[in-house]
Amino acid sequence: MADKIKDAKIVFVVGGPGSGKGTQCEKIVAKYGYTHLSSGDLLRAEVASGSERGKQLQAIMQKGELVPLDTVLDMIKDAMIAKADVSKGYLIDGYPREVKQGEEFEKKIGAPALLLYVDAKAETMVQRLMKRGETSGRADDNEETIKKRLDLYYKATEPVIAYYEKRGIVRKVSGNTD
Ligand SMILES: Nc1nc2c(ncn2[C@@H]2O[C@H](COP(=O)(O)OP(=O)(O)OP(=O)(O)O)[C@@H](O)[C@H]2O)c(=O)[nH]1
Ligand SMILES: O=c1ccn([C@@H]2O[C@H](COP(=O)(O)OP(=O)(O)O)[C@@H](O)[C@H]2O)c(=O)[nH]1
Ligand SMILES: [Mg+2]
Repeated sequence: MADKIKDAKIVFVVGGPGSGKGTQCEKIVAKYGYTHLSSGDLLRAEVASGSERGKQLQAIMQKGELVPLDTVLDMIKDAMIAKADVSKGYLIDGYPREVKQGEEFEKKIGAPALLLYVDAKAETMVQRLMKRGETSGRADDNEETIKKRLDLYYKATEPVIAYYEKRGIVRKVSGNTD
């Protein structure tokens, strides 16, 4: 089954919480027709299903921590395979969160052609998420968890950008559309 996605074009989309990854991905989908897979959305779908695994995930996400690497990787892989026949390429949004996740993805699935780095100031990210929290219903859009997500982003995820920069495949885009 994994053969189906062996030669797929893969784009990682990385940026801080609320940087605008999802918003930028929607624009790319509208223009290029890639398949958009948000790791966070896949996890939230599992939470919404009410499964036992979903309950465990909910607790981790509510705290702004990272769920186990294999859980996310399996979900992304399944979602990629499900779309293999119709997909021109994949935007993997919000992944990898740490260098190890990227390495595992490459071992199990394949190498990314590009990493899109969605750049925004910390202040902008916090403001947007606080605003989104008024209506999103997301358990992690609150002041305390936003701070933790931001800290973890700078600690664990920024090194991912440096890692792929050495390979020359990073494209930085502004997370501002206005
Ligand atoms: N003013 C403004 N708001 C934006 C822009 N891009 C995104 N937003 C808002 O900022 C919030 C976060 O944007 P998302 O696209 O969900 O960001 P994300 O990086 O996917 O964030 P997570 O869902 O937390 O992963 C949303 O409420 C968007 O509507 C922008 O260019 N300008
Ligand atoms: O590969 C991933 C992607 C997401 N998450 C969890 O899902 C939450 C929400 O992720 P999302 O990408 O939706 O939002 P962001 O943190 O970028 O605002 C994160 O805080 C993590 O707890 C994770 O653990 N691993
Ligand atoms: Mg998102």
